[in-house]
Amino acid sequence: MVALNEWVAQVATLTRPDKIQWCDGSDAEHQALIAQMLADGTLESLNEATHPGSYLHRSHPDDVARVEHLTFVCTNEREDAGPNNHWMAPHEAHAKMDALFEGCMRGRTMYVIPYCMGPIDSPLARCGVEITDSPYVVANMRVMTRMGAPALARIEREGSFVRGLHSIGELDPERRFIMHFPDELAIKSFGSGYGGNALLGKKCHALRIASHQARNEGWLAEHMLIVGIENPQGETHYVAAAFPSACGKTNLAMLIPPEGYRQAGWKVWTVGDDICWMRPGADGRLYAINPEAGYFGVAPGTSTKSNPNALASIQTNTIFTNVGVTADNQPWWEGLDNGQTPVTDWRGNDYDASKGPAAHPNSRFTVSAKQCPSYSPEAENPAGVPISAIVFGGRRASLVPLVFEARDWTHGVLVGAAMGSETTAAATGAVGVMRRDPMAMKPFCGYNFADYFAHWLSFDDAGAKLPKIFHVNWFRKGDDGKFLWPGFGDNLRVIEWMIGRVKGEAGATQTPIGYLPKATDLNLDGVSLNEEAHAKLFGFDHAGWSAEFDSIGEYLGEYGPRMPQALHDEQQRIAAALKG
Ligand SMILES: Nc1nc2c(ncn2[C@@H]2O[C@H](COP(=O)(O)OP(=O)(O)OP(=O)(O)O)[C@@H](O)[C@H]2O)c(=O)[nH]1
Ligand SMILES: O=C([O-])CC(=O)C(=O)O
Ligand SMILES: [Mn+2]
Repeated sequence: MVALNEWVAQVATLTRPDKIQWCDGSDAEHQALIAQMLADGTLESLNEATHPGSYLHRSHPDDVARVEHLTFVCTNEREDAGPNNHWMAPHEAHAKMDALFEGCMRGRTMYVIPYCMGPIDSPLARCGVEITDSPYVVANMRVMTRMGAPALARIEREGSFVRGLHSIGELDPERRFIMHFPDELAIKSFGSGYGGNALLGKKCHALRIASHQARNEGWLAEHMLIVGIENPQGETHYVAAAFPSACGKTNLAMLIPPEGYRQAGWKVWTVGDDICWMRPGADGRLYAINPEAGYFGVAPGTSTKSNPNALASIQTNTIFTNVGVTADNQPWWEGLDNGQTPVTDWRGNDYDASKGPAAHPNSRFTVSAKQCPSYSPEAENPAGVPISAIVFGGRRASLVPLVFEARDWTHGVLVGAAMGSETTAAATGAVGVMRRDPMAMKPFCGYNFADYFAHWLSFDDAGAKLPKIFHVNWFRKGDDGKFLWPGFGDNLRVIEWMIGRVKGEAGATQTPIGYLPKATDLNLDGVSLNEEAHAKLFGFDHAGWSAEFDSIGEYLGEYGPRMPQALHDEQQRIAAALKG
């Protein structure tokens, strides 16, 4: 294909690699890359008896998370990127990046990775090509995307693809930028080898660039898990949920039903754990695919109690990044309940508890979705799965109850737009700081949030059969600073209530912020909650919400006249009801 070959040649002229390797995704290619990375220390082997085919990668200690302050959206007009993005004019950004890329691959191999986001035969799928000088990126892209020959064939057929150029450069935090050019379907990423900055199919393509494409083409690209909930009657409802980074998407996507539910015949099917592309089908419902083929999941906290499906998935053929290691060379992280202890920390030093955790808080595993015991066969369906409910949620230690339902689509869009959450280790910077993170897309929406909300509102047209919208908070804390809700498997109780609402069967009480269940509207058999937990998980704090709505009003105002009037109206209506 001329356009692709020309671009590859141009990049080679700029970056001066010693060698160019077109990746076909084959086993032989993969084995050769692994051998090379073991030889040069990029990967270390792990205990082959307990973790066959698995490896450890230790990244540079200053390169362990996404870098939101170095991530830019480069549109012609600053306003099109919006106050939610860092912006640079495209010509300036290209000049800056091309200067960094100049000669950066001397002495290295340049890998050309054709990939497809989504089932290869799906009309909802989109393709891209990533050029990188990192074999670690190649190995991860092979797990996270449909990479190689079939993707290249689709690219040749379609002609259009996202161009991602990546180099680890010198891994110098002072020479690190992640730039997006939505109008050119292009990405330039320099100076980081970390997942969200370097695996360009993921956040850069499937969220920032795709959100832009989705707006133009009438679909949605979202930071959402997709999970199928099968009830004892064999009926499956698909739920899509947006929680910010490290706030529980992987856990909810792989949920194991509590004891009583399992016995009754409830089953949970994982379609995706991080990204959801959806668009209206002929019947007016939203149909969703998971554009990814693997999981790049948070390791710490993954245990037989919290997420047995994830743990089962990562026993073989897994790349671990920045975890600790035990005496017999098994991967280890805080929260792992296998009776082992670490001897080496994520930096490769002798483990010393006084010097911090053995695994970095944002250490991750990379594994094929097919290794997950709950992997849904529908995840490969090119038509996607119909979505019954959309869930928004964040980490809110105070105010926000366990669950509530939006009155209608417009109210639901406001609920998403008003989302707040405490920051986590997934991005560099302070942890635990409450910020607005609309629809969990603050770091990922490739255009002005005001336009994004307008796009969301536009789905409510004649003939649409839209999902109901809910908000959850698994992270409400008591006066003792502990979580009040058991979470994890028990979250199915909340989902069951949502499905009951979708079917018009479950009860709720109307409040100014939406419909709240009473504790008796949920199945809480086997859960013990004290009085404080009951009050805070199911109660409604009138004065607290009134203050929250003033702050939401201020936040919407930051977007100026581009903010849809319908959201202002909705916010004002609720604020007035709360004051009344
Ligand atoms: N208290 C509580 N913690 C939870 C629950 N579900 C997940 N977590 C915690 O959330 C953190 C990680 O959540 P993940 O599911 O890996 O995060 P994610 O949303 O997939 O994140 P990204 O991959 O960064 O987008 C871990 O610390 C978990 O222990 C829950 O129901 N209750
Ligand atoms: O992008 C990453 O590196 C991991 C991720 O899912 C997130 O941060 O939301
Ligand atoms: Mn994510």
